[in-house]
Amino acid sequence: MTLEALRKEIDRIDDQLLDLYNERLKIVEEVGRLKNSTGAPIYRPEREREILERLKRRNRERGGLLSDEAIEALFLELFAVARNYELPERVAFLGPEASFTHQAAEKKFGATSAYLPIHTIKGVFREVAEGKAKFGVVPIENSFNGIVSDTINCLSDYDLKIVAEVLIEIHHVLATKAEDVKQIKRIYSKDIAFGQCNQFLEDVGLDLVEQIPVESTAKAAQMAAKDPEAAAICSEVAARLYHLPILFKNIEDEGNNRTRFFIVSDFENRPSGRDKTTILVRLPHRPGALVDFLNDFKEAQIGLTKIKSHIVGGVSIFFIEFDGHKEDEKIRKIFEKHEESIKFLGSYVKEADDV
Ligand SMILES: O=C(O)C(=O)C[C@]1(C(=O)O)C=C[C@@H](O)C=C1
Repeated sequence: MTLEALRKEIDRIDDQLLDLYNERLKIVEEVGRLKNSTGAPIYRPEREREILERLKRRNRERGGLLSDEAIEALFLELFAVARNYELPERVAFLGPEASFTHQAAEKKFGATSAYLPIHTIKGVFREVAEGKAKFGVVPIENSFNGIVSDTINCLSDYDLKIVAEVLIEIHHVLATKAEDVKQIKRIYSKDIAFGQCNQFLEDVGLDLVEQIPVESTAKAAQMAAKDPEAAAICSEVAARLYHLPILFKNIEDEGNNRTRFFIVSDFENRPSGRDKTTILVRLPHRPGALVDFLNDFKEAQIGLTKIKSHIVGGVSIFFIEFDGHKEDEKIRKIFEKHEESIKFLGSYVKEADDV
């Protein structure tokens, strides 16, 4: 046989192997579903060993060419692929546990998904980019504090897509093990949360009590749970997590404190019929560049829902959102025309107009 003919033979067998690997993975998927519904462990080394020994025996009986080591190497790799496949899709979020981002993640993925608290926004992006988590949940803007720069920087740097948005109403509670407000000697919270509850603290006579800022409201609940003379200003979930009784709910001075979150992943959504699209735009430095760009949206009758300027690495860019999906004819045309300037960040089901 010629080399070409031999290679054709190899290609034919590789095709069969590929189909068989996929067929195997289909069964593994079923096993994974079964295990995830009962909480059984994914990794079963004894079962892997049993398979290897059986295959080596069979290989020997049939006078196969593969060595024992080769069988081990090939099949151990296959088991690793299977285990990764069986793992439920992990969700990385800006932690710690019981943070408002955790709440947003649970709103989207339910209470039993595999969650991974990560301490920085960049860390969340990295987990998803490296395939350690399928989804990442990060805040993008808050009605009092505005846009979250770290999230925009990461959207600019990483090649992930926004696949959904979530809106959460931010409510604070005062939680404590103290029986009476008068017993409270110190309050733990995040610095901005103290500021959001000034009026309440004055009303209940806690305005002169020592305020101890910590890195998150979840941490505040954890600290207060260890000290019967302390209270925490935190979320309801954080109080529950640390078994801290809630004394007052909704203690923020102004209502309507909302935070919007993005869910990022490694794929793009298909159109749903009620989509919103987010892009970053870097325009040339010439008079009227922004006006000309926006005019194309006006002419195509595309409703802009947000435009914010932002500095990334010393360069001014625009964060822009509008109604519709990337695949809509009129949006495709604009993307073609401004290909050089636009970084597409995602088209996803519209949940909210604004925070
Ligand atoms: O049999 C199982 O329990 C599986 O999950 C399947 C499988 C395999 O690929 O054969 C994968 C992972 C386990 O460690 C053992 C075996």
